[in-house]
Parts: sequence; C-alpha cells; structure tokens
Amino acid sequence: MNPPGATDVLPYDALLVLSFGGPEKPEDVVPFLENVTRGRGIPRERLEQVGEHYFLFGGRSPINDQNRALIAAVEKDFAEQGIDLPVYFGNRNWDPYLADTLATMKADGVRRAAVFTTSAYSSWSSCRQYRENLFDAVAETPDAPRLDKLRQYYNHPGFIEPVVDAVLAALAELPDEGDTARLVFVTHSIPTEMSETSGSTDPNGQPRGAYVRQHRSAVDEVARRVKEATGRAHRHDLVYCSRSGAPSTPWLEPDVNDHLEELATDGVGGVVMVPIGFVSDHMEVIYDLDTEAMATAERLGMQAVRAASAGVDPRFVAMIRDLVLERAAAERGEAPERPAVGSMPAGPDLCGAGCCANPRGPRPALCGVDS
Ligand SMILES: CC1=C(CCC(=O)O)c2cc3nc(cc4[nH]c(cc5[nH]c(cc1n2)c(C)c5CCC(=O)O)c(CCC(=O)O)c4C)C(CCC(=O)O)=C3C
Ligand SMILES: [Fe+2]
Repeated sequence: MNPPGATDVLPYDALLVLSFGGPEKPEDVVPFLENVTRGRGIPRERLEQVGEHYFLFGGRSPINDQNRALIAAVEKDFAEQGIDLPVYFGNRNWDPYLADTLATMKADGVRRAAVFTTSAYSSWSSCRQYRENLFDAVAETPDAPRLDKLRQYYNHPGFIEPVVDAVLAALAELPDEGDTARLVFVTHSIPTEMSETSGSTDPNGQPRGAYVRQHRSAVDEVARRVKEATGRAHRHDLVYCSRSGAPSTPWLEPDVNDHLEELATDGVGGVVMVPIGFVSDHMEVIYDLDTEAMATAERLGMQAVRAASAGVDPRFVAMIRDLVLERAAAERGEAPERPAVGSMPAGPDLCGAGCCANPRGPRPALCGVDS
C-alpha cells in the first residue's frame, strides 16, 4: 500500500457517508415512515406495526447515532493515516437529508466526493435506489460536486473479518450448545422479483439474482472461516427478516421466525443469529432479531445468541479508507489491488447498464456505466 499522504486521495476532496436515516423522536416516526413508503403500496396495517417497533424504543432509531459514531471513527482513522479528507453525512429518508448535505458540501467548496453507502449488497433497494437519490440530489443542486459511489463491499475482508469474530464470540456464549449450534444468517427480505433483477449480467454472461448470490458468498466465506477457527463444521442457513409489502407479493423466504420453528422441530438446541445483511445494529436488528426472533427462540426453548454487526470495528473502518484509496487510485489511472474474499470477484466501480432495475420502471441514476 502507498505511504499515506495528502495526494493519495486525489481526485477526491471529500467523503460522503450516505445512509437510510431514521427517526430520532416520537414525532418523527410517522413522517419518516411516510418518506420511506411514499408511492410504495405498503399496507397501512404494516406501517402501524413498524411504527410500534420505533415507539417501543422511544421513537428513536439507533441508526443515525451509529452513523455518527462510524463517521467519528473514520475521521480519526483518516487523521491517523495523514488523510486530509472531510467526511459528510447524508440520509435518503431523514435528517440530515442528502440534498441538504450536498448543498453544504457545495458551499464548502467540495468539487468531487467519494460516496460510501451503509448498504453492502446489490439490489434496487440496497444499491440502485441510493444511486437514484444521488441523481435527484445532484439534479436539484446547481453546480453540485461530482459524486462517485464506492463499490459494494459484502465480500471485502474488512466486512467479513469482523463478522467471523462476532460469530466466534457468540458461539463462546453458548456453552451447552456451542459444538452443535446452528448458524442462522439473517438479511433483509426483498420482493422475489427485485431479487431476480438484482445486479447485472457481467461480461461472462453471469446471471442476475446478485442479491442472493452475494449473500451466499458472504455466508459461505464466514462459515468456512469459523470452521477453520473452531475445527467444527456448523450447519448454516440464509434466512430473511423484515418482510413488508402486500401479503400477495412474494418476498424472499424463509422468515427467520418460521426457520427457528423448523429448527426446533429438528431438535436443534442452540442458534447463533448473524445479521449478515446489516452493517450496524439498527432497527431491523434490535427489533426483528433481538426482540421478535429472540422471543421466538425462547418460546421454542432454544438457546440463542445474536452475533454483533460490523459497527465501528477498526477493520470495517479501515475498509472504508481502503475503498476510498482504491477508487482514488483507479480514477488517477492506476491499477489498485481490489481485495475480495469468497466466491465472487470484487464488484465494479460503475454499476452495469440496467443494473438492479427499479421495479416501478426506469429512473435516472448516478454512478453507472449508462449514467
Ligand atoms: C434491502 C433493504 C435494506 C438493507 C440495505 C440498506 O440498508 O439500505 C433495508 C434497510 C433499512 N430499512 C429501514 C427501514 C424501513 N424499510 C422499509 C421498507 C422496505 N425496506 C426494503 C428493503 C431494505 N431495507 C424494502 C424492499 C421495503 C419495502 C418498501 C420499498 O419498496 O422501499 C420501511 C417501511 C416499513 C416496512 O414496510 O417495513 C422502513 C421503516 C432501515 C432503517 C432502520 C432504522 O431506523 O434503524 C434500514 C437501514
Ligand atoms: Fe427497509
């Protein structure tokens, strides 16, 4: 790796951390849900349920605090590495809104920023929707800074390694079942149609369905490393949480709670739930896993421990730095190393044409080969 220095980050003069956003007080909850679901046809009943999840935690999502902590860790890491790059925070669905942040960046004189999203996998929800929102924000900001979204990082060692250690720590908390415990990897469900159109066909004609393929790659790599560390091959599964939408629309299954029922029927006594689809312990993790799925496990008489998410693990923080330096080098015409582990290669800097199609029809998006 290059010795750190100010020139390393050229052509960038800022980093933007782009996330989902969440409410911070009870009065925020309903307007936040309206922002998220505008025009999405989510049944009112589901929205009331999800509102209750937030009210259970005082109307405050942990996600913004977690992102502020991540940004503080990145700022500290940049300072230690001699990287002189201001870090900005913008959200798709709540304050600080992306468009406001972009206006601030412009006023500060930012010309070209790398964009890190808190979403590791490919699908319309987890990648292209962020790119559409970047397009919209730039379109409404005259002379907006140029924005380069960093590649998806579900297979970056800086994401995988903290998850492996989290699984090992969780197994150690299951003294009676640690040898036979099942690893239950959990991610966000999405409509099966969105899953099928996720990713793009690559030059080798690889099929779509990137969302599930990427998760399987990450899951198998974590399980392989856990086996290497413990000498035991834990059986493992990929299951889903947080299904939304109309009941008549098929979403990825099985749901984590149904899966726990099945495992209990099979006589499994202990599980480690691994939130492989999430980079921090936001609402899906603290409600859907820690509250709901934990209650299911308890009712079934199973021992269950939830593994930690990457959060502010120093390796995850260093990954963000590496992704910025990698992309900066590529933009300078160099050929940087592109770390990737598991069965999938490092993803492209620019998304392919028609990548992760919007189920509601095409909308312009930044950061693709066809942008
Ligand atoms: C793939 C995926 C991720 C992971 C990638 C990423 O991180 O982006 C994610 C993250 C998140 N989703 C979140 C919250 C919500 N998602 C909803 C609705 C939906 N999510 C979907 C997918 C995803 N969502 C989909 C297909 C819908 C249906 C509506 C639509 O087609 O868009 C709804 C509406 C109510 C409901 O129906 O559940 C809420 C409130 C929060 C904030 C949590 C907090 O506050 O801590 C976060 C991080
Ligand atoms: Fe969501």
